[in-house]
Amino acid sequence: MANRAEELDPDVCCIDDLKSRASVQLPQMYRDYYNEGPMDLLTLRDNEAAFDRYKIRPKILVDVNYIDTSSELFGTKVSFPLGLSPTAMHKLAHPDGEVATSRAAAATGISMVLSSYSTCSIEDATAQGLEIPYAMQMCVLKDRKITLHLEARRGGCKALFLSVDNAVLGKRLNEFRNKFELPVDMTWPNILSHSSVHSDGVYYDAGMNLEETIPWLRDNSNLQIWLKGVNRADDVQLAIKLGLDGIVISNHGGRQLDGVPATLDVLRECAPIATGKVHLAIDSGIRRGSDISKALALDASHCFIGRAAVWGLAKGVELGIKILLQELRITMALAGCRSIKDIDSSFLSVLQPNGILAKL
Ligand SMILES: Cc1cc2nc3c(=O)[nH]c(=O)nc-3n(C[C@H](O)[C@H](O)[C@H](O)COP(=O)(O)O)c2cc1C
Ligand SMILES: CCCCCCC(=O)C(=O)O
Repeated sequence: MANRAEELDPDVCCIDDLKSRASVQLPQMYRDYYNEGPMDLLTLRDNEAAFDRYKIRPKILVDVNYIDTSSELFGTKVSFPLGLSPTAMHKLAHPDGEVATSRAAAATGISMVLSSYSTCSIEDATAQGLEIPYAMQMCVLKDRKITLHLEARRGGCKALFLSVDNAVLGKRLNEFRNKFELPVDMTWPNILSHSSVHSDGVYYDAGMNLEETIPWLRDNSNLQIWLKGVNRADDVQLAIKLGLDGIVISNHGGRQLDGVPATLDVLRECAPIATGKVHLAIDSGIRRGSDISKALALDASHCFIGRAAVWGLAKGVELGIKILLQELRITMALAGCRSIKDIDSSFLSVLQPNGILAKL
């Protein structure tokens, strides 16, 4: 059958299978670090549940013999509008670390954002993919020289993603309970080549403010600057005022402040302000190709995955990405969308608490 032509692994048919595989393979301390979040995990669960509240309204009798999922990010073509969010320390899950993840992004033609806390150098990771768009996530660290050092080693990246939701780390109970610690030989080559893991300078600058930081970054970089971790309409307006190139609506996958709303709901609120003024992307809770289509219908131009890629390190990151692409293609065919630009808000309704479907 046409939809089944692209054979996947029968043991891992969806991202949930990938999660199960990774979860039995990883030591509990790292499994819980990846899978969980802070306090009661309210936001983590709501991120996923929000995708279920939005319902797809298929258009009938559209010729879907040919489906084009291609899109672009930072002016570079990608096979579909998905990228890898920055996630720290891939070597905890696989000895090849970010080089393995990057290889999978390159093989499938999608974008990748590297974490400041990557366990491979930016240069080694980006050497895997000459044609895909890379970006580097950065936190403003207490020692601005280390922050700049990180930027300087950008290795062909097209953008900087400034994380703005981590003045401190969220209270993750699993890390206390499991007495989380890093292997003694773990390094962060992109921030620590001239500093020690024990130096206070490598931790976040909780006093950072955008009015001062963005001009400082512009003076020191000619890359696009995106904000990652925006959750309010007034902060979207501030980002536009400061001339940011893009925004990622993100709550860090429900790993920082527990109790913030699902990113899909925040996207719905913020998209009317952002559209046409600043690029708008989303992450947190994406587990299926249909989730991607819902975010696009709410006016995101790009989606990112965090945990799904990390789970892939146990069984195959490429497999995880292919699963999402296959599901997006099937969703588009069944919904009557021939290309990414066909996906708009007319394809979604939202299920209200009274059980009635409402148009957006
Ligand atoms: C294990 C792990 C490590 C992460 N490390 C970082 C990081 O170093 N910098 C950052 O900005 N976000 C980090 N994030 C957040 C991701 O970039 C992303 O926002 C989140 O994972 C998206 O949600 P999802 O996991 O539900 O897809 C991390 C997430 C996970 C799961
Ligand atoms: C001091 C190392 C901190 C790495 C934090 C990575 C991250 O953002 C996460 O969500 O975990």
